[in-house]
Amino acid sequence: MGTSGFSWKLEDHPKLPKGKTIALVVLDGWGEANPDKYNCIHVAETPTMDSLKTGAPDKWRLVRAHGKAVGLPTEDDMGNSEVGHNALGAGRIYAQGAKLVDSALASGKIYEGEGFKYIKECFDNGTLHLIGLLSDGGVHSRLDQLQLLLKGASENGAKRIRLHILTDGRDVLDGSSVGFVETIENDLSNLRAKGVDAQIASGGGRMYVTMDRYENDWSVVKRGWDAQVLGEAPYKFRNAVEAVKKLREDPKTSDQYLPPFVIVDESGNAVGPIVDGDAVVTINFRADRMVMVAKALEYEDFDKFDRVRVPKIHYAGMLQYDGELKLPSKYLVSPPEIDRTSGEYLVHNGVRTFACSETVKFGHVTFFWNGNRSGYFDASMEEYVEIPSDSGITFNVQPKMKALEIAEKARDAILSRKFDQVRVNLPNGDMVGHTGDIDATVVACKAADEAVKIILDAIEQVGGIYVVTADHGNAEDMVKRSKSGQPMLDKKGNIQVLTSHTLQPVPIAIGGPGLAPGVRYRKDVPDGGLANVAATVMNLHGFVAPSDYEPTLIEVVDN
Ligand SMILES: O=C(O)[C@@H](CO)OP(=O)(O)O
Ligand SMILES: [Mn+2]
Ligand SMILES: [Mn+2]
Repeated sequence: MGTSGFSWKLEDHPKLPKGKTIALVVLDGWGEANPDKYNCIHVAETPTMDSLKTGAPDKWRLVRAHGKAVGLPTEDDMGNSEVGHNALGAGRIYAQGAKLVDSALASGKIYEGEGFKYIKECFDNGTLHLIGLLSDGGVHSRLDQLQLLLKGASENGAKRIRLHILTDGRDVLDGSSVGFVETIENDLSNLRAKGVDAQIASGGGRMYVTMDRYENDWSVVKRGWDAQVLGEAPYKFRNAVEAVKKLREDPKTSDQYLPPFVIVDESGNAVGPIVDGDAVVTINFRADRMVMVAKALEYEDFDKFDRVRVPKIHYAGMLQYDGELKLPSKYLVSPPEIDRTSGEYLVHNGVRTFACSETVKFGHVTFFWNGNRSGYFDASMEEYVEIPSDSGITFNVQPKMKALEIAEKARDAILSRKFDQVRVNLPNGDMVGHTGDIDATVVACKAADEAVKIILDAIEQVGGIYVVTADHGNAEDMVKRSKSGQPMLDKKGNIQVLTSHTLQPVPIAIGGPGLAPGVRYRKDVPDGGLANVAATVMNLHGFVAPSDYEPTLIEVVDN
């Protein structure tokens, strides 16, 4: 860009002043839905969020947070944190991993790229291992993409394939793992009929095996390593359908938390440990929960746990998961090139930024916000604070999580006047919503609302501005519904609890004593989505957004 006259300098906004402290609050998993008893946000006492909605109608609105508005393939794709925070931070809509992988598979280009050529070098003498989330959730991976990759890899010469599956129950209904394993077993048996030695080698639940994030708990990744690489796990089965069914009964776990297991042959030997000369692909397109396992597979120097045996493999990610670390170095599909994010612009224009969340969402307001890039743009202008999350628990046990601590850090940052933008993610609605525990989710929503109040009070004290929004829905609907919106029951007559995100829009409220009197929402962006927020925030900092950003949501009228 340098040679084409590109400049980081943003133009001054013609009407809005600079120098106001802005609190930017993202309520994770906080959508807008009809009020009923499965809407935990409605059931919970949320006086602060309620007052934002009812107090200033021209400063509260809904924005789209799912499907095409955040770069996902279809309008049936629920929103998620990666695409949501990418859109919020980057101000533009990028075709996201899910869509890029779809295209690469459909055109066959995936098999012509460097990444595939690299793993293909192992096909003659080694095994191809595929590690990843087995569901059609579309947040981290998709079953149909795995099916196409299996077919394509075998057509391109893979003779021996081992799958290391992670069961879901978080982006899809709990219990659906059995059906997904049956489906993929059927595909593998078809491959075997064609002479490919293909089978499932290991498995485990996504929250307990492999898919930790932001270094919250390395033991999760270690459990996966032991099963996938070393072929060791506390549970051994002859086939994966039996494994999943049995482990759901005893030790009575959910799909998300299934313990690790390996598949063994008639002599009791693991059928697919990863050994020298093998190829490995992590099939998830989404970054956060693949970064840790990618480090374990790729880094020579690694001290997070004892890997015991480090096989010499050719490893590729479905995507490159971290653009700054270039991790992994080999990948099958190029990630979206998210550049010139609002964070980078604002730092270049003198906006001092503070960002904070607890571990499980820390990377959301930093890494995702900055276009899947780790680290600071300019350490002298930014401070990112991570509050350690509880680990080893499901969050319905501690539904308040660290909301209070996050709010207090934000309050202190605001009152210090050392920052122009104080950005937080409050995880409660989402993390507790994913447990499917409705009562706990109500407590979670109340805690998030209280945290918002603390931050808004601090903004009041410094004469600042607040922007309160969310990244996608979750807690506002906790039941699976029929097309007509009725709660659906299972065979026993119990409601089918929805642990996943939703397709709902999310609120965005602006206000505070520092907001110029004539600011209100425009009426001409009715379809506005999360990507419109970046330009809005740049305006509130006193700048005009770059011309290729999605339009601002606000206008300034003369009073
Ligand atoms: O926990 C996660 O990985 C996803 C759901 O799969 O949630 P979020 O997008 O809110 O991080
Ligand atoms: Mn989220
Ligand atoms: Mn979530």
